[in-house]
Amino acid sequence: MTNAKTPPASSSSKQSAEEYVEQCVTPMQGKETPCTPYGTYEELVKDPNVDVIYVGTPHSHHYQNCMLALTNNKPVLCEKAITVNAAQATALVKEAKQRKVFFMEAEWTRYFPLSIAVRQKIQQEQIGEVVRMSADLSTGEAPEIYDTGHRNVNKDLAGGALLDLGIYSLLWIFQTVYHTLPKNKRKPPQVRGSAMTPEPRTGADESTTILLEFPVSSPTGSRNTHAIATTAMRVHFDHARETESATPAVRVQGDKGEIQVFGPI
Ligand SMILES: NC(=O)C1=CN([C@@H]2O[C@H](COP(=O)(O)OP(=O)(O)OC[C@H]3O[C@@H](n4cnc5c(N)ncnc54)[C@H](OP(=O)(O)O)[C@@H]3O)[C@@H](O)[C@H]2O)C=CC1
Ligand SMILES: O=C1OC[C@@H](O)[C@H](O)[C@H]1O
Repeated sequence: MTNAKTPPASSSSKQSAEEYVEQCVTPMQGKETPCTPYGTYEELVKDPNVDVIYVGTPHSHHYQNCMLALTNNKPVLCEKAITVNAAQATALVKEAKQRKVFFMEAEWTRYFPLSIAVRQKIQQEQIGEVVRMSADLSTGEAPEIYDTGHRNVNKDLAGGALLDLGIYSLLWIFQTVYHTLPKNKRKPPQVRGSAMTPEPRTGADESTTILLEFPVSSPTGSRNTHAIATTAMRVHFDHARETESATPAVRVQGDKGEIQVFGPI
């Protein structure tokens, strides 16, 4: 990106902001483009030279960080998972709309050329009507590799597989069977079932499975669609991928064909 400078902030201390500037920003943009190390987020959002805020904190803090920026009329790009529940996300969207301020979740995989190509193939009816689909992002890293304070397993930081990884599985489901429909035809899914395995030490989910039923199928809406989102730490989306035949991480099954996407998604 040209003509952009990065004024950072630190939730913990001015010192860590200074270290960030020294180690990450100055080597990239040079000393001639100075970068202000702020000690608090409040100072950052009050700076009239700051054009946009990127929120990259643990999930537990997204709501408060985004609300602070939005109420100071700063556009926000927030890391996934945007919030820890729907009520928080709704409140942020309402705030952004009222103020006419840009607000977006940084769900990068939605913008991959692959994602765009898959959505187009469905819309062009290349696999017919989507009847069923599944999507999995599972890392095969046992949760015990993390200290119990780590954001991946710490419930106070909204840790767990669903918010960290499962949102990618859900993104694949929504972008293929929901966002491929025209806005006026989209109907939210019903959760028909779910299962969760708690991480033994912290109770955060180490494995989550969700069964969704979309009342309107894509692309023509002639039936319903079943969708299964899975995510797990202890097992992998494709253990045999390097040695044997690969297993698709995403299957979109239409009545005339199937699209398979190989992970990680
Ligand atoms: N899109 C993608 O591919 C990826 C997205 N992510 C997302 O980015 C976000 C951050 O993840 P990650 O960088 O691994 O997180 P970290 O645990 O590294 O935390 C990031 C920053 O948040 C602040 N922070 C950490 N812990 C706390 C706390 N307990 N209370 C308040 N602030 C805290 C710290 O800032 P400071 O030092 O200033 O105090 C820290 O540098 C998450 O939403 C995650 O899901 C993560 C990896 C990849
Ligand atoms: O978004 C992510 O992608 C990569 C993972 O390793 C990380 O935990 C997650 O936050």
